[in-house]
Amino acid sequence: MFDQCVQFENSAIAPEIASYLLGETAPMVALKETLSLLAPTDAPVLATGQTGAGKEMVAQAVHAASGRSGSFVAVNCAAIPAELLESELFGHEKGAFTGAENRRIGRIEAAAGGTLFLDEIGDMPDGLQAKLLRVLETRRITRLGGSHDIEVDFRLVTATHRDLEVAVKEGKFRADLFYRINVFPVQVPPLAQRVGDIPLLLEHMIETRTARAPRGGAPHFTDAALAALARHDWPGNVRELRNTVERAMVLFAGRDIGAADIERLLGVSPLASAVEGAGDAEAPVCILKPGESINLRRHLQELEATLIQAALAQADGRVAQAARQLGLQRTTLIEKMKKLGLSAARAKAA
Ligand SMILES: Nc1ncnc2c1ncn2[C@@H]1O[C@H](COP(=O)(O)OP(=O)(O)OP(=O)(O)O)[C@@H](O)[C@H]1O
Repeated sequence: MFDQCVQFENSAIAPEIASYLLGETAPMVALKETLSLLAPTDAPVLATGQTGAGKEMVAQAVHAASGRSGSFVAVNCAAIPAELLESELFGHEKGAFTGAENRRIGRIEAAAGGTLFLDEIGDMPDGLQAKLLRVLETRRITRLGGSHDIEVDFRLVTATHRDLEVAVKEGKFRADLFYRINVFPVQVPPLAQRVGDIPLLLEHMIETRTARAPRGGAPHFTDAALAALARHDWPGNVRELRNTVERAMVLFAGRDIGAADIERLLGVSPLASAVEGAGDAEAPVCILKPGESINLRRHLQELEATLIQAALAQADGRVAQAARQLGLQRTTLIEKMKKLGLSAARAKAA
């Protein structure tokens, strides 16, 4: 499809793309080569793929390799209530509506000179789809309550786990907007199709987590454990792998992990497994070896820190969203973060 293959010092993969997206299997190499070609252009990119496969990582990688000096601005269209999404995207003038006490710059304007990433674009309400289409055609926006147009230059990357062609056929997504955003469709392969990348991803995840929580040492995945990981179907993709590593770091710190341990680690919340397993013929994940003593208070604190870090990372450092996922008040989460010395910014970078 791409005849003029740009070479990046012996490789067709741009260094920024390589640093964001780990993976050496054929589907990942093909994806990274395609992204390296399209990143420096202005063309819109539509990333599709299963949840947790790495669509947002693709968007960040495209931005990093685009040479654009502005910001990377991400908006999850499914996470923001429909009635707030318009003002979030377009911003508003003072007094535009009840409660609009100050002028607010919207996310589209904030992405000027950079990249606007619209995640879950398939969930965008119909009226807003029409407004977005107009912005893409005119490259201009009007803040809510505003009287003049503002020119905006941004690169658009969108993502969805839905089949937008089906959504168009069913009348749930505007055909004209679909053709506008679908200039460069890229499919992020599910982890089950690239299990050969698991050891590399594991190594990277353990390395970054060990720097943060060095107590107890890193767990060691045996060959049998790696084989068991390769057999799993990974419905939650790389995110599920990351969560599995988070659990392993706490529950198997400094220990070997075998195939049987993997079966227990996968898809089970560490808290649920510890409780469900108590007094059961099935041993809980957190097994005490005979004669071994642990500091329960410290273990629980580490588990708490790990889960909070995981929620913050998934919420891209947004404390309110992480608090919702953990079933905590925002203020309670902030207090816990202070006590445990955790930072939202660091979780975002992890
Ligand atoms: N190729 C990769 N290399 C390293 N880390 C990755 C890779 N792909 C995904 N990840 C990590 O996996 C997690 C999920 O990735 P991401 O948020 O990009 O997925 P997504 O497809 O956008 O998910 P969703 O559809 O739920 O929004 C993130 O922590 C991300 O850092």
